Amino acid sequence: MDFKTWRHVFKLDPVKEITDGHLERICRSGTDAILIGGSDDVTLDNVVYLMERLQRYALPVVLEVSTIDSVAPGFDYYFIPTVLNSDDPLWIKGLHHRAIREYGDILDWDELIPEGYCILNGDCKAAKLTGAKTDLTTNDVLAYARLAEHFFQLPIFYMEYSGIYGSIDLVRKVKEVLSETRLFYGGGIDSADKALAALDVADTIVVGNIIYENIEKAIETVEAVAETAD
Ligand SMILES: CC(C)=CCC/C(C)=C/CC/C(C)=C/CC/C(C)=C/CC/C(C)=C/CC/C(C)=C/CC/C(C)=C/COP(=O)(O)OP(=O)(O)O
Ligand SMILES: O=P(O)(O)OC[C@@H](O)CO
Ligand SMILES: [Mg+2]
Repeated sequence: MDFKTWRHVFKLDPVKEITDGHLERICRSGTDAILIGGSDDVTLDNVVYLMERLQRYALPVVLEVSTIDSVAPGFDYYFIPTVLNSDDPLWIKGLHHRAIREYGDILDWDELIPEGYCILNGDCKAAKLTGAKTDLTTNDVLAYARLAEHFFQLPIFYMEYSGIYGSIDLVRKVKEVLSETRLFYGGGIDSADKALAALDVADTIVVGNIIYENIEKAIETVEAVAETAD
């Protein structure tokens, strides 16, 4: 159940509808884990509804926390984003401070996994919400990765291209400067080829939107990854 071994993860958005049949295919696909997360309209009700539907499947389920009001107990892990390329302290440590001030005495710290986000698609909702500076040079991104590993000692550095397929060359360069911190890549993976190319340079790939657009293509991404393990 160690997230450090995960290679392929599906990200389900609690705001989007998914049929029981599609959910079953996702959960029985051989993916390593399910991440529940989204950047707007996430509520306690839609998180709990999705979580309950996932309980029958034997795979790790993680809540990627985007608002404190939508946190439900019972997840295997809670991934906590901190947006390194936002200049607004709210999204770097402000909401986190508020949450810890409120719940610090009862938190199980082993379940909380901080993620250093570097948002690279300026048009995605998460970029707009957090005011992320996405007009970055290669050196900027490498510096965020080094900051994550050597300064903040974050277990995950997440290159977030949500909605578009990013620069695999840049992901490769980031991977070369990380050693302890796991590199997550997410954005625009909608085929076996894109999954394999991204996994070739990242530790873990995250597949989201295509689940809702073309379930066959979504399943192909995990089948391709499974074949590389044979
Ligand atoms: C009941 C119980 C167990 C209580 C304890 C509570 C608990 C576990 C507290 C944790 C402590 C803690 C430190 C919490 C932090 C709280 C918090 C709100 C942090 C802020 C997180 C953050 C920076 C959010 C910004 C948005 C973001 C980066 C979201 C990540 C997910 C993401 C990018 C999804 C993609 O969204 P999507 O909707 O698909 O967007 P696109 O359309 O653009 O693709
Ligand atoms: O939805 P897509 O573009 O697959 O991106 C996955 C994930 O990184 C979104 O947070
Ligand atoms: Mg999305």
